[in-house]
Order: sequence, then structure tokens, then C-alpha cells
Amino acid sequence: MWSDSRQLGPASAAPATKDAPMSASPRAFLQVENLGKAYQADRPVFADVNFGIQKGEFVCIIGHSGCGKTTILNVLAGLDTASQGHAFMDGREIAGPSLERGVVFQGHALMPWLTVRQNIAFAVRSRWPDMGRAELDAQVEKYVAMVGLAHAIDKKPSQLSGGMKQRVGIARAFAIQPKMLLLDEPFGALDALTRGTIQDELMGIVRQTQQTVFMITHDVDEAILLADRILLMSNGADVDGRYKPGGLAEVVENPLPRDRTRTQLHHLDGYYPLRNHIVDFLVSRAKAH
Ligand SMILES: Nc1ncnc2c1ncn2[C@@H]1O[C@H](COP(=O)(O)OP(=O)(O)OP(=O)(O)O)[C@@H](O)[C@H]1O
Repeated sequence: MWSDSRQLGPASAAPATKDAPMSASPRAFLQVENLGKAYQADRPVFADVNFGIQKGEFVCIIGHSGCGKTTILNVLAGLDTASQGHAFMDGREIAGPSLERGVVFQGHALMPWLTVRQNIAFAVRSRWPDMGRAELDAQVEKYVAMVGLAHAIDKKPSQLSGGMKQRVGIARAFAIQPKMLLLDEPFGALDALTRGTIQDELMGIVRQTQQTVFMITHDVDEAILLADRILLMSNGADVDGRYKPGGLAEVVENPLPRDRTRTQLHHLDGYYPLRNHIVDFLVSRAKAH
């Protein structure tokens, strides 16, 4: 079930030119190669991060605060640049933001003066500027319904609860039909009950759309529920007087059946060993690897 990160990322010898298609290679749909980030040259936050995500795969990343999860997600989103290494999606190096990647942050980032319908229509129009009115309306309504908000489609964000706003953010990300969805703790600010409901909804939509997802979470159960694989990340630390950057310490395959649900998760064979393994990592190994 557990695998060392070094087995994962077959770092390629030939980095592709920015924005240029790569030559045929066995890379995954999303491929991260030797990624590193240093704000301070002698103390990189993380270094030599390698992993791949296959099309349709749901991958979560877990690690303590400050290990660099958001930095990695921002590099994948094209919102930040790495100090070292490369990230490729669908055969091209990621070199800036793109509507091919949908991003959802903890703060929903909706435009407060627009209704739910208008917020999502804005994103859909950015993606398909020539889309006709009827098709645009249908696209918006489909994804609003998918997150259970048809009744609130003409409301403004100020009239919605935190959970509803986060659902709008999710609907907006799905509505542009991105090739990859990047989620940075999207449920972090929600109460447990709402969080559970939206996790179920997200899982349903992801299964229906076969969406490829990379998600940051601090919640071990959330990762076990949603992810096919869980990346465990360690923090940079001083070890025996020498600084060791953070990095990908381990990749955990989720052995539980893919049709698992939140309510039966705890009863499944393999749940407790998996949970204990991740918690042990966070408690005893995440600070230095
Ligand atoms: N612009 C910046 N300048 C200097 N240091 C930064 C900058 N942005 C991030 N950092 C540092 O880089 C490290 C990684 O930050 P990042 O937000 O990626 O971590 P994280 O694992 O996502 O943390 P959290 O779980 O708390 O969100 C942190 O120590 C942070 O202080």
C-alpha cells in the first residue's frame, strides 16, 4: 500500500520548452518533476518533489502547515513559479494561469455584486466567448443544479451561507470543464455537517464527470474518503545541524473500494490501518524525513 516517492516520478532527462508540446513520453497526465521552491536560497521550503497524476485520478496532499502544499498547488495553477524543476499538464509545461485548470480556494472569491448565475456565467463566457445565450444559460443551470443550488441561482453571495458560497465556487470551477481541478482546502472554513454534505456532493460530481483532481486538505478522513492516492509531505527541518528541505516523503495508495461513502468509511476493512499510518506520519515523521 505504501510506496516511496522516489519510485514515483520518473524524472525525464529532457525538459520540454515552455508552452511547447512535449515529445512522446510515458509521463502522467499531470507530471511534476524535481520541483523545488526557495524564498531563501540556503533554506528551500521543499526540493526534489516528483509525482504524477493520471487522468481521472483524485489525489490529496497532506502535510503540516508551512511544508509548501499551497506553493505546489499555485505552481500547478500557474499562479507561482518554482525555483527548480518543472510541471507539465497534458503534454505542455505549465507556464501561467489557464482556463484548462479550475481552482477553488478556501475563500470562495465570488464577485459580490453579481448573482450566482452571473458569477458562473462570467467564468463560462471567459472560457467560451462565442457561446450563445441559450447554451450559456443551460451550462450555468446544469452546474448550479449539480451542487444543489437551483433555488438560489438569482441570489447574491451576501444572501448565501458559507457552505452555499463554497458550493458556488465548486460549480464555477466545474462549469468551465477544466482538464484538472485544483482545490486548496475548499472546505476548511465550513462546519462539520456542511463539510460532510459538500464532500459527498463533490465525490458524486467527480465520479460523474471523471474529473482529475489535486486537493490540499488537513483532514485525514477527508483524504481517505476522496482520494485514490494520498501524498504525504514533510516540512523542512534542521537535522544534525544541517538544513534538510521539505519534500514528498511518501505516497499512499488508498486500498478502500472506490464506491465508499462517508457513513460506512469507518466500517471498511483497511480503514484503521490506513488512518493510523497517515496519523503516525504526521505525528512522528512529517517534521523531518
Ligand atoms: N511570498 C513568500 N515569501 C516568503 N516566504 C513565503 C512566501 N510564501 C510562502 N512562504 C513560506 O513558504 C512556506 C510554505 O508556504 P505554503 O503556504 O506553501 O505552505 P502550506 O503547506 O500550504 O501551509 P498551510 O497548510 O499553513 O496553508 C511557509 O513557510 C511560508 O511562510
